[in-house]
Amino acid sequence: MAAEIIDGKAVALAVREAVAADVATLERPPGLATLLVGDDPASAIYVANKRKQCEAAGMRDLHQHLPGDIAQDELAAIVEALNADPDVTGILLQLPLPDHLDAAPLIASIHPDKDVDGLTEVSAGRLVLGKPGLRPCTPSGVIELLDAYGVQIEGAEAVVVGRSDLVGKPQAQLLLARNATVTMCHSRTRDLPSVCRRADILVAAAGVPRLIGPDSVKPGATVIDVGMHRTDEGLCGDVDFDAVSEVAGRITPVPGGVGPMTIAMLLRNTVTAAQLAAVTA
Ligand SMILES: Nc1nc(=O)c2c([nH]1)NC[C@@H]1CN(c3ccc(C(=O)N[C@@H](CCC(=O)O)C(=O)O)cc3)C=[N+]21
Repeated sequence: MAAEIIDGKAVALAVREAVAADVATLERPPGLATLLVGDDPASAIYVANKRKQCEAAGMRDLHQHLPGDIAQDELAAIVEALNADPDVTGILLQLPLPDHLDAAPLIASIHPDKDVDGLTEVSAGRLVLGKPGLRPCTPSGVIELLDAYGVQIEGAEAVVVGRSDLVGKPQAQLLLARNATVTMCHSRTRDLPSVCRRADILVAAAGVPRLIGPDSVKPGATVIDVGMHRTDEGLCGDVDFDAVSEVAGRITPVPGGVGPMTIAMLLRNTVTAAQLAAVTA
């Protein structure tokens, strides 16, 4: 029997509607500062979508498009100014940056309560320690999808393939916080398919096109595909969708799965950042 398709577009729309309703209750609409450096075409499209959805949710769009040859210290000064500006609720530095820039110290300099990407050291520490804070958008979008489809996380065997700071590591922590039994796999994992076959919830975030085939999936499992690759035949993920659909119980498509959730959770985080700011004010 073919798997149920998890509709990320529909869940993302519902999240954005809930965010808009929350924004309407706030005294002042949150402001989201998106920083786009240079002219990478994919980044330009993502940032345009973020800005459009930010405004649609009733928030203030505080975008800055910066020249591709901006110096590291100039960009650092812009982040510092946004940190200090009470009109700025959230700061998003779109990645990747041009090669001459070092992203790590710039991300580290974002005020933790404005870190709507959830990528700073403080945000990572708050997640690990179970303290309130801003969680990375893509892995929290995955949790939202699981909840939207009634997938039981508590007690489930969850396998995360990929250990990036952006997705794999925070994904494992978020699943652990919900009382899943979490296994992390990576490029050195011995016999990846046999570990993946343990999973009730399999999150593929390795960045390898169609890495996960039907031999890696337990019948009935929920398969979440975080990968996104542009190939000659169009977009594909880390999961061989057609073949895995015949085995899985539920599966996310690419596009239309996790991708739309990433932006929706950015907006959700911006409201959370407004609430964090209100607590510390
Ligand atoms: N600071 C920072 N934060 C990010 O969150 C961040 C980033 N930098 N750099 C790039 C990646 C990538 N990313 C995506 C967002 C939305 C879709 C998305 O909406 N995808 C749609 C459309 C896909 C398409 O047609 O291109 C889908 O999967 O259905 C995908 C990918 C956010 N990123």
